[in-house]
Amino acid sequence: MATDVHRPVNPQVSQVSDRPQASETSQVSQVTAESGASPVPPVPQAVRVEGLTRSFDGRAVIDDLRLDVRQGEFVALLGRSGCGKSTLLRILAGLDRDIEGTVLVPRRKAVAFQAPRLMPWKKVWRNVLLGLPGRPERALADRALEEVGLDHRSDAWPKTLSGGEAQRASLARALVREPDLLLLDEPFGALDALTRIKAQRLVGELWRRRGCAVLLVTHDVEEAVLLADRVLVMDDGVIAHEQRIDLDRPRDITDPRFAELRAGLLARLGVDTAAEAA
Ligand SMILES: Nc1ncnc2c1ncn2[C@@H]1O[C@H](COP(=O)(O)OP(=O)(O)OP(=O)(O)O)[C@@H](O)[C@H]1O
Repeated sequence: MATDVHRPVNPQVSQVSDRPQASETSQVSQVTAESGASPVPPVPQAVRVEGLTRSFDGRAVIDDLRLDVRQGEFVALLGRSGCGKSTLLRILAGLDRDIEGTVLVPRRKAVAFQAPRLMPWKKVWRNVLLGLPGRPERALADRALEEVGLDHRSDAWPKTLSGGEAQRASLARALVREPDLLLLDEPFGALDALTRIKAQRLVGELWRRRGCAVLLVTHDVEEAVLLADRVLVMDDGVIAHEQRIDLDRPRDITDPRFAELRAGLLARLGVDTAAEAA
């Protein structure tokens, strides 16, 4: 079922503040911008975004955007280059607060980028624990590394890892935070085709095991259809289209329905698959 999503009429915004909620204080942190408006009620969703606008140099890259992600839902975000996908992800991660609008996200969230961003002077296990509060035990890192099949490289230096291993270390660093929301920005973009397939499978398994919500930014339509419950297409600063992926898992890319969903999304992105077949 395909749905076109329209913008809300009344954005409720003006300034930004951090306001944890009473009943979901441990779960949800709120970045909101309201003056005199009543607080947004607690949400069962992992993510609720309303009236979100982000401008650079007077140009709104995100323009009155609305987005909901259910707890445990896997959502993929597509869109042409420069349409604002990474900007949205950074806002959800709390890395950019110069916004208008309301953003509700779980407090426990983690992000992994295309570049693994490992500190070269710290061994892999120390990288995994980087930024955690207190003095976390090494066993925590080793468990997360085991989950991504990298416990045997726990004592290695980042520069000795392959691209796929470094990306798995980056995933372990995200998992060790026990996220309710995992934000992935093109995490497989720099991997070769085979490693990419393995990494996609790993993320699918981790999602099933952990039950966290995932928002995956990707350019790869096939990857989106393979992994997501729902695929969103961003355009003109909003979520312009959404497509539920009602295929059983594990998904079969040779299934005609898979090809149909892929073609439909590619068409939304302005790619004619008839030309592909010719
Ligand atoms: N810090 C910034 N200062 C000025 N402009 C910015 C900044 N960050 C992003 N932009 C602009 O906002 C727009 C959206 O960028 P963003 O990185 O979110 O796009 P994207 O959809 O993730 O692109 P890609 O798919 O190529 O990674 C671009 O035009 C970009 O130049």
